[in-house]
Amino acid sequence: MYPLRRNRRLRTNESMRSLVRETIISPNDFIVPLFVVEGKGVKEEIASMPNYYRLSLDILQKEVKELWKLGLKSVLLFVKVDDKLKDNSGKEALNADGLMQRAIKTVKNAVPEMIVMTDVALDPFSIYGHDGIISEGKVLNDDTNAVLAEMSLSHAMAGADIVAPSDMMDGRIFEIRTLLEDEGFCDTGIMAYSAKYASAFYGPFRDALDSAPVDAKDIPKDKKTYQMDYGNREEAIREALMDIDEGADIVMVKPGLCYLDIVRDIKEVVNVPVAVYQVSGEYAMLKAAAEKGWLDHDAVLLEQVTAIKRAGASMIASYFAKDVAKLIN
Ligand SMILES: NCc1[nH]cc(CCC(=O)O)c1CC(=O)O
Ligand SMILES: [Mg+2]
Repeated sequence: MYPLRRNRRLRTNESMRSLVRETIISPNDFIVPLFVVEGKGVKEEIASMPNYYRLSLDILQKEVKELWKLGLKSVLLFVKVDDKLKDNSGKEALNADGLMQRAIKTVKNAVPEMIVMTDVALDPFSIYGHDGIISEGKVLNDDTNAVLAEMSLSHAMAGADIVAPSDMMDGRIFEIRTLLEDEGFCDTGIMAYSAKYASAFYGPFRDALDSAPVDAKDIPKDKKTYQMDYGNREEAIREALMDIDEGADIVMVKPGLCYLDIVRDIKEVVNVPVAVYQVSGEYAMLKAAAEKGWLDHDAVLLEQVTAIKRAGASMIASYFAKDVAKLIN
């Protein structure tokens, strides 16, 4: 009872506050998403993601060395695929000498201790901009899984530490785990995008990879038949538990800020690490507001990533990873 209890006593100064602070952010918490393109000396800024770039392999090599010096120890690779290589089967995704496979090797050669995670989904390879194979207006679940498993194997063979299926097909974790085990890749981990919502916050990412669903006859206009409905909570828990049963090492919630209730719900029922993806639209919102002088970029950023960790995230995939590492180092 007041005045015996005065909560302000533990807030009197920064030393006192740091003594009782429950959630502390470190570079160890972050996964750095990286966009890779063909070419030499390429560092193209993404229009809707200020200060974020598509990198060719030579620049990627320099970038990961810099990340490592900042204490950032894991990257998540995405590739922007040439239109000529796109089809409806994901054939290029299995190319042992494809851009992703070369990017994996580039990172591992530059910084062998860097954890290399890879995006596993068909959208960057799809002429239709969908995460699966399309037939008669539908995204085929099981046919897609077979390609995702082969794609994961190809990434593992190139040296990936963790494959990260972002597609939301049912049963793909089981198919991927089974193939990896059969082929001797028992140490390759799986980070499952388990509760991935059909979100409007992915817009800038689709600009970065030119991977938005195309507007054409008999092609689904959006990803709502596989990504989750944002009105749903219990379904997210079911998705996470199923992925763990199927062999996921880490489960992910995506996007971040609007979904922290889901992060907490999942955290309370699972016994594997929970990852959160602070997505491209979240990045764009803060950059835009800061550019206008309406928000204090660094202060808002630290508040946001701390909130994500406080909600239950063991790790955060974030385009702000480098900004955060520089701020707290
Ligand atoms: N498999 C696609 C994929 N993997 C990661 C993202 C979004 C990441 C972001 O917005 O930062 C997406 C976009 C989508 O589902 O359309
Ligand atoms: Mg699922």
